[in-house]
Amino acid sequence: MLTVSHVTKVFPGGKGIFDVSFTVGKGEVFGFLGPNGAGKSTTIRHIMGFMKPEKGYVQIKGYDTWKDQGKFQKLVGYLPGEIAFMEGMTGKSFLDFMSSLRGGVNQQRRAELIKRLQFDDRTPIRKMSKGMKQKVGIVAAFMHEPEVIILDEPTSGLDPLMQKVFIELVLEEKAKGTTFLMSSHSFPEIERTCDRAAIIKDGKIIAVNNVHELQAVQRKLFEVTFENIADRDAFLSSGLKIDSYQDKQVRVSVQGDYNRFTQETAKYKIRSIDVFTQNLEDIFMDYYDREGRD
Ligand SMILES: Nc1ncnc2c1ncn2[C@@H]1O[C@H](COP(=O)(O)OP(=O)(O)OP(=O)(O)O)[C@@H](O)[C@H]1O
Repeated sequence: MLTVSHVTKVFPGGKGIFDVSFTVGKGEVFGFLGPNGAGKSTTIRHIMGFMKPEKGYVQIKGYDTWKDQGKFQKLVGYLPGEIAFMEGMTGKSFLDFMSSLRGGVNQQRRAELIKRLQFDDRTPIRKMSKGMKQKVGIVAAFMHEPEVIILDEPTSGLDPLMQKVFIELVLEEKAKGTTFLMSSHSFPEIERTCDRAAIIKDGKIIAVNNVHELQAVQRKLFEVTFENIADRDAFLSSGLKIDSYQDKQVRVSVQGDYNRFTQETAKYKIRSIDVFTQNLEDIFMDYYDREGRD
């Protein structure tokens, strides 16, 4: 459904994207992960046909997105990293404008999206918070029921409740066969929705992985606070991988097998447990360490 083939763009100064290639199949939700400045938005602008690749090409459903501009727009929904709204518009007038560009949309669908994302489309856009603007952009990307939806950091600015609504929307569309590409710098966001993810760093794709495979190598750090020191000492000699400890608090690193951890902690009086998830960079470092060992 989407093919990115050897796309290269070098900006003056040497930054850019280099030989970026991946494919996304019909009905697949594909994550595009990377730290700030890695090249996610630049790749997405090429996918949308807004930038001419120096080398390579992008195809959506067989259309070359640079050469066949205009021909594939109805097929695609797009949420940019930062939306440019025209002066003086309300949410409603912006969505009307976008609907007319799409040749009309199902008004019921549009109203349902607004209701689920809970915002007042009569508000002038200049008075909207970042999160509200993001919601308007999400409605614009979804309302014409496109076959492919491209989202650049879709949950930025959304509160946790709205992130959940957004994830539900993606999963519903996925069930209908819609294809997604969404960028993010957060692994937890990607792992809830995506089947596969590409990781981009310094403009180069460093890996394309099955998300579930990454989940399996993801380490979690549990900070366990015991009621008493004797329990803590017994726990320290349990054979679990201890990261550090102080007073009645122990940090344990767990990878994959949570059963041993829960069985062991169940033996003691626990005051509290906090959990810390590895950041993206660490997950990939671990993945490559493991690959190196295999
Ligand atoms: N028009 C441009 N001219 C020069 N350099 C650019 C231009 N656009 C992007 N860059 C540079 O290219 C690199 C990739 O930028 P890009 O916006 O694609 O990153 P990103 O992964 O989307 O980052 P973020 O998560 O911060 O949005 C950055 O170093 C950026 O400064």
